[in-house]
Amino acid sequence: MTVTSVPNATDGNFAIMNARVPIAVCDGIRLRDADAASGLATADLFIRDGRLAARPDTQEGISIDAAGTLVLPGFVDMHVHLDKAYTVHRTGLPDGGLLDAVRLSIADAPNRTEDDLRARMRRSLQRAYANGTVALRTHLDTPELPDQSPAWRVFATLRDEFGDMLSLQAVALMALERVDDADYSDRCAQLSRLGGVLGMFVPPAMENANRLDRLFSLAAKHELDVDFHVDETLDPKAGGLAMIADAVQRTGFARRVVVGHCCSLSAQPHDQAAATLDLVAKAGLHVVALPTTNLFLQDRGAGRTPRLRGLTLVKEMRERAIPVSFASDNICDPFFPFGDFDMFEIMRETVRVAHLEGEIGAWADAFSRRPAETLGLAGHGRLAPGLPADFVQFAATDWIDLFCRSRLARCVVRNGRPVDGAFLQRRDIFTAQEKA
Ligand SMILES: Nc1ccnc(=O)[nH]1
Repeated sequence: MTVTSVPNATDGNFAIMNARVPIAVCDGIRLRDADAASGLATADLFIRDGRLAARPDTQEGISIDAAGTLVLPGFVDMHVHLDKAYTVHRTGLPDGGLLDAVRLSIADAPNRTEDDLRARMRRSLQRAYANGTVALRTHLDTPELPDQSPAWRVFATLRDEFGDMLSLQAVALMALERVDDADYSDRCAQLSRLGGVLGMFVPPAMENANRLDRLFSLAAKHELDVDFHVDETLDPKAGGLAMIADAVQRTGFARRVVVGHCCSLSAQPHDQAAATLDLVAKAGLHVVALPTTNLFLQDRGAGRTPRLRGLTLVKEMRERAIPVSFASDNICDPFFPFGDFDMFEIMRETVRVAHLEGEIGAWADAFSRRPAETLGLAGHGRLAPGLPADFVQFAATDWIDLFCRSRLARCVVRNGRPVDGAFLQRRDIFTAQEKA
């Protein structure tokens, strides 16, 4: 495919005409030819000094004809595990599900020296950036005090190194039993100084109301948001999610609470799941669904075909206005041995697994705007005048076209400049379609 370079398009005064954009991720951009069924509209994107602008500059600028190609805002990947990424070659694959992966991961932990972590975490961030992600939240296993954690030390240096490229947040992931430790309050204090988020892995069917109460009271005292791994199991008895929602209401915890996975909902009778979802909505929890890891780890067993897929009840959540995002989770590690920190891949998989094909326009925010709001990053995840011109242009003109071809050209644009290659223009798109 020929990619045409656009002379002077980086001079900071130009326009991308006739882009097709999801209405759900646009604010203050003039839209035309809006289509309610697809949730798409046509827009001209004006770029000045690396930012989106409401109007073209008065001077004559360069204009690029996007010819109806899709433009999505830069992706926000709100749940990954940078400290484990690219370890699967040394850990091997799990025979069983989640707890088997945890076992392999713990066995590999002594290999995670600072040099090892730095190399793998940097590679991860480079892939995320190249694929069009603008912000990312990572969990970091933190069995020790955060001040003594090599992963946190490496994270701090990489946050500086990638400062202009990626907005980064980190969560100290620890098991729920840690709450009983005498140094738990110190842990929270250190984490707060590091600007981190309190993470909790609630092992399947190990939820405990007293521990949750203590967790929320200390999180409130140390001004920490909380981000859970919960009910990552098909055991219908796992009810950690409902217990978290109850604990938030009981303790009056007012800071942001994210719940990840929530797979057991998919195995519960309708009324039980619906009652939990009502509680989740009332407690104001934010959900992140992680379909690729669930496909890999749920209903997994040697020599048998998986029957159940573990995706949480995202449509029923949305019906209740619960904020739902999707994210990458594990990449090339024993929890998921594939992946490329590519939120477009997550979008493509999710549309298929969750049957979103008839309502993609309504869900388009779940990979950018929604997670940005959940992470408190209002400057990301939208196309709006005044925000950095961070977006991804695809050589496709509607949703079906976008998700049909696995070899699909994209142009990642940051601060108005293509990161690699050039903007896709009419001739690129039609050449690609004819060849396909
Ligand atoms: N799904 C996961 C659970 C716990 N730790 C991970 O890295 N991933």
